Amino acid sequence: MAENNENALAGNAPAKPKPAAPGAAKPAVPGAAKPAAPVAAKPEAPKGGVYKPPVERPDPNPYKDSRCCSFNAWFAERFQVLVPVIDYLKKKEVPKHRHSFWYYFGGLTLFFFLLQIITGLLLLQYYKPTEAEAYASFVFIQKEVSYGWLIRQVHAWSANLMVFSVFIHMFSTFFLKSYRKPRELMWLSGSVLFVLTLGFGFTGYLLPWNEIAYFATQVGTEVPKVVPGGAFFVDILRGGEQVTGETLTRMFSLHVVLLPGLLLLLLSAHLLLVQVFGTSAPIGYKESGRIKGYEKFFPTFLAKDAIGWILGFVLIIYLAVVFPGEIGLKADPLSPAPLGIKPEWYFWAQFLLLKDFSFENGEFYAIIFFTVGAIFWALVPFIDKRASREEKSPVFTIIGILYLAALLINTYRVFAEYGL
Ligand code: HEM
Ligand code: HEM
Repeated sequence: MAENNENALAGNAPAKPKPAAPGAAKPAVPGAAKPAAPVAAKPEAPKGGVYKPPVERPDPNPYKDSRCCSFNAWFAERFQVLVPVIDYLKKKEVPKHRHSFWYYFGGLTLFFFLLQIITGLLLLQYYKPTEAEAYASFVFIQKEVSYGWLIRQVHAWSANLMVFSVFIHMFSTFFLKSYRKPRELMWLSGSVLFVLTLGFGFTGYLLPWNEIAYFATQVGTEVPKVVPGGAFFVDILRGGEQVTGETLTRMFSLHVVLLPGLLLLLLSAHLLLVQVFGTSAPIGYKESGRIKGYEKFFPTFLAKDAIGWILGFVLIIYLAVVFPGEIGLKADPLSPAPLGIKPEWYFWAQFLLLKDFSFENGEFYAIIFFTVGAIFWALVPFIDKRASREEKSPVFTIIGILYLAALLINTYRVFAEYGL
């Protein structure tokens, strides 16, 4: 297998400094002064004939006599526990080959998510999640708050780019077969991250409480009703029969509490696995000498990542300024739905699938068809046994091409019929 961190897995990882034996602490770094010698604990006199060994506790301040002068020594004294992690990151390497470009999209998705957190928290200062105030607060952010329009546009555009880049990340890791052993859990955690990202898009869409978002959510939340038990789920999501202010509050709490919590949890696991396994290389690349060398993760790969982030940020600012999203009319549940209601672009393929299955019980079969396809996709690492044996698996490449083609063609068909 062509992983860069075989060494780490094989035990060549930077030697962990042994934790100081309790009561006998050593300076963590050269240059730090020797800690004071611990006072030898006196053996207690046996009570009632039973000998109890003295409890050995670490010195609460092993560095009290330290006179360290360099920042590194100062830092290492205080964050001794992080020293092996930093050493590991310094040694971590990423393989270079002709597909290296695709390995920047995970980091880019992460960047857009961080931007979402920052702009989302700023929007929260003025946004009010109630039927009476949501639209007004949204217009207020756009028109009155200093740079409010920019923050809102950045949030909306970065949401689109986050979804776009997670699609690229998912398909590139699929085609490069990065999901193969031992990274199955990275793919599984990624699949949940993907669903959560789409959940963010869906719940955020209603928050401005404008006409288009209102009716799109009305249509979108109708869909699960066709499967058994679906109506119950829809009732909980909507907080009633229809999309109302109750739904808005629920979408809001999902958007700013539950989804961020879950995503952060899953993302931590995903990123931890990235560190544990390092970056993979396509099947057979190492054996056939197609790895053009290795570059240090820190700072080389990270610096290149940062260039991608800066380009992403420049693109967002450009889109926010040149193509600002419209405010639209306030949602009026009593008015008729405008023509051509459609969801956000990342749901177009599923939207068209429902339309294509327009025969009796068609929507039910469309959901079954879609769910089976999604479960198969999520379980690919366990099904594609050849890839896990480091053998090429063209059948799965073809399956990936079919999924991608269906997605692109259906998305294009909605665009051709409804426009943007
Ligand atoms: C912790 C992170 C986040 C917070 C606190 C947050 C907060 C908010 C708030 C307060 C709004 C309403 C203001 C408005 O409509 O402009 C909003 C809207 C929205 N959010 Fe988020 N958000 C977060 C993350 C995300 C993520 C990760 C996505 C998508 C991937 C996303 C997508 C959206 C969308 C599409 C809107 C509607 C934008 C519009 O049309 O103006 N948000 N968010
Ligand atoms: C919020 C969404 C996500 C974030 C922020 C994220 C972040 C990352 C990062 C930073 C990396 C390491 C760099 C790289 O290889 O690109 C990575 C690797 C990986 N991700 Fe994700 N990811 C996300 C979603 C997904 C999804 C949806 C999948 C697949 C279903 C996935 C599967 C993987 C795999 C298999 C790797 C290992 C790549 C390799 O070493 O070859 N991730 N992810």
